[in-house]
Amino acid sequence: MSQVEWDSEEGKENRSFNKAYMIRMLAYLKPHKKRMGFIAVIVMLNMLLSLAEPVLIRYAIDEGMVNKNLTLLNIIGFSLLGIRLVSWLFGYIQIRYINETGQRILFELRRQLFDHLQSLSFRFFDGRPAGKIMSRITNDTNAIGELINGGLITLLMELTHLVGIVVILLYWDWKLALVAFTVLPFLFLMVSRFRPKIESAWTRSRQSMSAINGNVNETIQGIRVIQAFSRQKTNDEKFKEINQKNRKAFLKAVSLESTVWPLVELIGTLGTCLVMWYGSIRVMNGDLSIGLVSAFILFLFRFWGPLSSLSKVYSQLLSAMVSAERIFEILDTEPEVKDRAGAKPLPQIAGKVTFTNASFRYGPDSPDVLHGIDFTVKPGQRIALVGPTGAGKSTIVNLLMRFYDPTGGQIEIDGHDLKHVTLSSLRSQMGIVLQDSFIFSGTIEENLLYGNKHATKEQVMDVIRSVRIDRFLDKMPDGLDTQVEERGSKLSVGQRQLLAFGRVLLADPRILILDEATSSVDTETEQHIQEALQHLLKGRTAFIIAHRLSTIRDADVIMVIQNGRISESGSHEELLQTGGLYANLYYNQYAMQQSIEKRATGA
Ligand SMILES: Nc1ncnc2c1ncn2[C@@H]1O[C@H](COP(=O)(O)OP(=O)(O)OP(=O)(O)O)[C@@H](O)[C@H]1O
Repeated sequence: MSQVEWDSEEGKENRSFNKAYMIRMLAYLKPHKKRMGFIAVIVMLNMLLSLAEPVLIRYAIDEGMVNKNLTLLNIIGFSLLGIRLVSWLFGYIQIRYINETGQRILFELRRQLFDHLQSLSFRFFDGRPAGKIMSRITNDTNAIGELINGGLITLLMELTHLVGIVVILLYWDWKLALVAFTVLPFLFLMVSRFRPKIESAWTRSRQSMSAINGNVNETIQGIRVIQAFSRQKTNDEKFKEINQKNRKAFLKAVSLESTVWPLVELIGTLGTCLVMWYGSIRVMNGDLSIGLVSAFILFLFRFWGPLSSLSKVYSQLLSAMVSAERIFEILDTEPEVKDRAGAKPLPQIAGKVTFTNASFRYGPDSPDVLHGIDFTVKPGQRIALVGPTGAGKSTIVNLLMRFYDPTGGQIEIDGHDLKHVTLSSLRSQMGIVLQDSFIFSGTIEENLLYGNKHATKEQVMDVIRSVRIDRFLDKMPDGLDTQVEERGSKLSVGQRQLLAFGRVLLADPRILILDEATSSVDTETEQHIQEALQHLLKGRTAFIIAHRLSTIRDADVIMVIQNGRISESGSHEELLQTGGLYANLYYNQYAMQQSIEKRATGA
């Protein structure tokens, strides 16, 4: 599905009943068959009890009151009381059990979604706003939960109730029953005209809620930039617009509902009046008893309610259908990068990397960002990738990590084509440190152990010393147990980067990728990291992307990437001799550095 489809959910406003989705949703009930069976029995018993009430009242009037039979009236009175007590108990059991089942299903659905989301490829997230994905996990699963918790019970109870009432009324007096049912066509007309409108309004309300989520999420993520640019006012306006959309859609839905349902009840009351009028004539003619007509009317009061509840359940069902579609869309999205059939675990690697005529584009319709990339890296070599912004350096390492598969050519590690090895065996031997390191909420120690939870205290302390985490750790009141908030917001960018360094070194990867990894630490710390790397990188392959060329001078091979192609390749000295782009960039940076230093020393 394209981003456009994901964003524009307009087409889903007038969803109709979809049998395939219904079957798929019902499949979630399967593991709870026994529970559902038990609930169904309780619902049926409750329905029978409820039907018994008007029947008892009929006898109370016709036999008890008319014949002045006080004993019978006492028995019926106590029976009515007993019925209420038992149905209260049944109601309690029913609500408890259905909610328990509903929650179990929701739990499973959310678990599946979360699990699946984590397996989806980068391309899925590239084009989808995080807030909207979140909305699917929360709002849409809730819509399904509401259907199970409220809708299914109503459906079962009211449907059996209606059938029970129709059977009894027709059995008692079919002519009177038909008089009552004359209003039914008007009811159906009314409901079928308004239901799609109500449904659309609710869908719009949910869509705008999802837009609100997306907007709030983006605002929180970008709060620094927002405040730095003083964009609050403009953002307020934008938020006001979507907030208003939500309010309007909600009010529209509520106002339609509050217009339609009283009208439904009015038409129902008309039916009851007709029965009262025709029933009274027949009572006066001695054709029917007062008890029967009274019980008839009591039944009718119980008839119109379930009818409107049922149409509400239908609306609920259609909403759940839209939500189910969105949820199944995610669940049905296959991760683009995944273990192929017959994929084998990558054995312990030495670290030889070969790109053969590799090309890549981010979208099926976008242009190639890498063209015919060819190179071989020997185990233990240190490769630097340099070049202008947007040239394709990060894309090369993304392919090496198999975050994406190349669209042409192939990539091998120690002669194993990456497409034929399992993802976990590949990634467990690779480590990556990015410029903007993601730190998770938890303690500093938990973050360090992220890629290797079995590391010993000694290993942790070693890494802490080698990447100079100790320099800031000593100042933290709780040391390793210091809690860093979400995204490590309590730490400086450089501290986060050092932590990311420690994390990856503890995971002990065979191939290390540093994508602008030292750009946010001071030169002294960088010096320490470089020293630590000398030792740590022995026997491991490293890819280093850096704009600060002084940091990659002693790389074994420097590859210059330009417009998705390798334009130059060689050692620092070789490239300087060639006098190409690298030499240009290097001398420019060197000259700039010199002039900064001169200015700093006042020379
Ligand atoms: N997720 C993405 N979806 C679509 N296009 C992308 C994506 N990521 C990168 N690109 C495009 O691919 C090209 C190469 O990007 P890449 O990030 O590899 O460049 P880079 O050399 O690492 O740049 P920089 O030095 O700025 O990090 C750019 O034109 C960029 O616009």
